Amino acid sequence: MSKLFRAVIMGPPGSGKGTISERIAQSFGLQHLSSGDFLRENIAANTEAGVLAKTYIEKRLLVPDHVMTRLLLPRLEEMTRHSWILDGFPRTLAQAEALSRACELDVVISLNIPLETLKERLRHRWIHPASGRVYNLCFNPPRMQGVDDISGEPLIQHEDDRPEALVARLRHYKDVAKPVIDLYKAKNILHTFSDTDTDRIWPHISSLLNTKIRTDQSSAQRASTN
Ligand SMILES: Nc1ncnc2c1ncn2[C@@H]1O[C@H](COP(=O)(O)OP(=O)(O)OP(=O)(O)O)[C@@H](O)[C@H]1O
Ligand SMILES: Nc1nc2c(ncn2[C@H]2C[C@H](O)[C@@H](COP(=O)(O)OP(=O)(O)O)O2)c(=O)[nH]1
Repeated sequence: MSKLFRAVIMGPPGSGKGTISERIAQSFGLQHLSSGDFLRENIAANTEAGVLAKTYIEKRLLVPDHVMTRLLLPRLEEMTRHSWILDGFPRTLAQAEALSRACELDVVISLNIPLETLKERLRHRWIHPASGRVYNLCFNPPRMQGVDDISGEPLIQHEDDRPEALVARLRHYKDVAKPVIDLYKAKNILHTFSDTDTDRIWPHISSLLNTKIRTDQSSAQRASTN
């Protein structure tokens, strides 16, 4: 039996976490788990946690750690038969520590993208609010301008994707993420990728995962034959 693979992807807003997670899911068969999507599902289903989370998200605040961990960790515990990549969680040290208690991660991918690139991408980011589907007018445009490919509903832009709002968001991301990155660096599982283009980063991530997943599988096979 092959060993299950657990990965986390981190990076500032617009760094390509969602885009790269989708590629990883398609190329390596990992389940893409996005904290933002999971929150939106809970909001749509009117769960107790969803109703609570909505009040924070509407104010553009992080959802408190205890709400996030209570929502996310049981979901991960259900995924005992799947390899996954987690996008958007953990965001804080408390979340990272709770995750470490629940499972052992194989790889953490950290995206380090220049500020000017982030500004440019988010200026062109359009979102289908109900599903969280993300488009970019230059990189992955919708088939029809302003309209979601699947539902046909209108796309919106977030107020805080404006370049003026981004500098403050980025500073906040760096402050909160720094201890998380330090923790994963100390555990020797952090891999940082810096470039302006997802298409240039992708071959490096792909070869890292090829090596890690193949190595893990062959050691699991060795263990099962011993
Ligand atoms: N791990 C988390 N901890 C706390 N709040 C979270 C977490 N993940 C998501 N959220 C909340 O859900 C909202 C939507 O998350 P989502 O990841 O979709 O978009 P985002 O924060 O705008 O990030 P990005 O621009 O990087 O895609 C966040 O703004 C935040 O309020
Ligand atoms: N021009 C350009 N746009 C890109 C590239 N990679 C991703 N994008 C787009 C897709 C989105 O509209 C936006 C942000 O990407 P995302 O995957 O939503 O990032 P994240 O907020 O989940 O980290 O940028 C890229 O390499 N070039």
